[in-house]
Amino acid sequence: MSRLDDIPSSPGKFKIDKSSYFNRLRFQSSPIKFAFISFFLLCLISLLFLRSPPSVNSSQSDPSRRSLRTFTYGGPAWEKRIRASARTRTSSNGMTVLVTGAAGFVGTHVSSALKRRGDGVIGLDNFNDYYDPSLKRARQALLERSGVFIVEGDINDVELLRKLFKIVSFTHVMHLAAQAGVRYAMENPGSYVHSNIAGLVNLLEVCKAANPQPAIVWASSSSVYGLNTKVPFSEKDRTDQPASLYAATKKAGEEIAHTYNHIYGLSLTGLRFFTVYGPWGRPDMAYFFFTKDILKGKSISIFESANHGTVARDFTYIDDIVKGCLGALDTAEKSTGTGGKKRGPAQLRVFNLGNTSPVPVSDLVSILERQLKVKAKKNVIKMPRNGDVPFTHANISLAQRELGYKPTTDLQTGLKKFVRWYLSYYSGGKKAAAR
Ligand SMILES: O=C(O)[C@H]1O[C@H](OP(=O)(O)OP(=O)(O)OC[C@H]2O[C@@H](n3ccc(=O)[nH]c3=O)[C@H](O)[C@@H]2O)[C@H](O)[C@@H](O)[C@@H]1O
Repeated sequence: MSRLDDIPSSPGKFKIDKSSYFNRLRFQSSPIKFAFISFFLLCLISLLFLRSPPSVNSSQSDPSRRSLRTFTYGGPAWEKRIRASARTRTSSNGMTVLVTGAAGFVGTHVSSALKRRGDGVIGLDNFNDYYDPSLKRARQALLERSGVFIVEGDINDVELLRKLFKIVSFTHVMHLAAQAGVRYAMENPGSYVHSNIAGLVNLLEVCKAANPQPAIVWASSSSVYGLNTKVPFSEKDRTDQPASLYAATKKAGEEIAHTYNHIYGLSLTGLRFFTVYGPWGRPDMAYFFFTKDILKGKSISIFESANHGTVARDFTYIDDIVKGCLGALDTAEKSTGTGGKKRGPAQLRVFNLGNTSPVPVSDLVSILERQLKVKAKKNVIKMPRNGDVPFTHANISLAQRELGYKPTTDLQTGLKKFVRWYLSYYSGGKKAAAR
């Protein structure tokens, strides 16, 4: 069961006032009275169970914007699917990876790449509706066709995680489940704490207790560099001035990783992704909704920084990111703990995964205009104070050296692939993709 079910039902509100109600019902025979009371209590109990959570503003109070869902899992057929999906093709040195957030953008691509090369993969995803869940379902269908099963559940569900580790002895966890998006953190801060902090801790708790402990690679973010002005951003730079709550939760994740590595000997690698884009991407990201709005003839807002300065991003193509993720998994050393106890020092790493060539957002729009053959209705405005930073630029020499990471796709080439996918997916291809 999902932890989302743990909602206080405030039974105190349903006090029965015997004197005013029951006394008015003057039943003579006790069996009838008994039957009536039982029926009344039954109705009351059902009401308590069916009652929705205290109705504050639902999008504010519900940590992941999603409607309250219960996940059903378990049973021999379910376990059989998990075992089949976790099977490695290369029996010798294939890894068995739990990919959280597998129906997400990066999760889908990484799961598919792992499966393609013969590793065992189990996905986990809660399919929340932060953005159109039908896109997540289409990605799920895609993965299913390549033999990857996605378990539906939340990383906050400790019982489910324990169960998965009981069924499969995971060698690695690729932790990509998160509440993403920089600006949405002002709308729904609770969802960031729920997924990026509580969820991470739950996962690490289960990993630390697992025998053997898996090695963990997880998604941090370029946003941890916050308001830094020294470029390119290097892993050695300070990360103590986040500009958004999103960034702050990712930075907190890095500190939490340090703690679990230190106390329990978990091998942990954080990857700071730089504005990842590409086919099957996230509709909440600018390149995606710019494409949608340009095609619809709607105006788009292009942010500029103080004194009409350009806002730029080190946009990184998904295939390059996938190579970085696989490189991190392949070079991850084993965790050193057993039974929740550390037996020796374990690996702790952080890498930038960027493209190392920032592009102004206005240039991104020009490329889209050319590829879509539609002129955008541009509205240049001052960057709102909403958590955005004016620029990002990755120094990738560490990832190059340690992971063999070498991005090869420039924005023009990557956007061409994205646009091709977008047009086919949203013009009828969507249904075909989901089949
Ligand atoms: O690299 C990262 O760490 C982060 O990258 C993205 O965050 P962001 O770079 O802000 O990506 P977008 O939201 O797609 O914005 C891209 C650029 O477009 C600009 N923008 C956005 C929205 C808009 O209406 N207009 C506009 O000019 C932003 O200021 C930014 O410079 C992701 O959304 C985060 O989840 C991720 O962690």
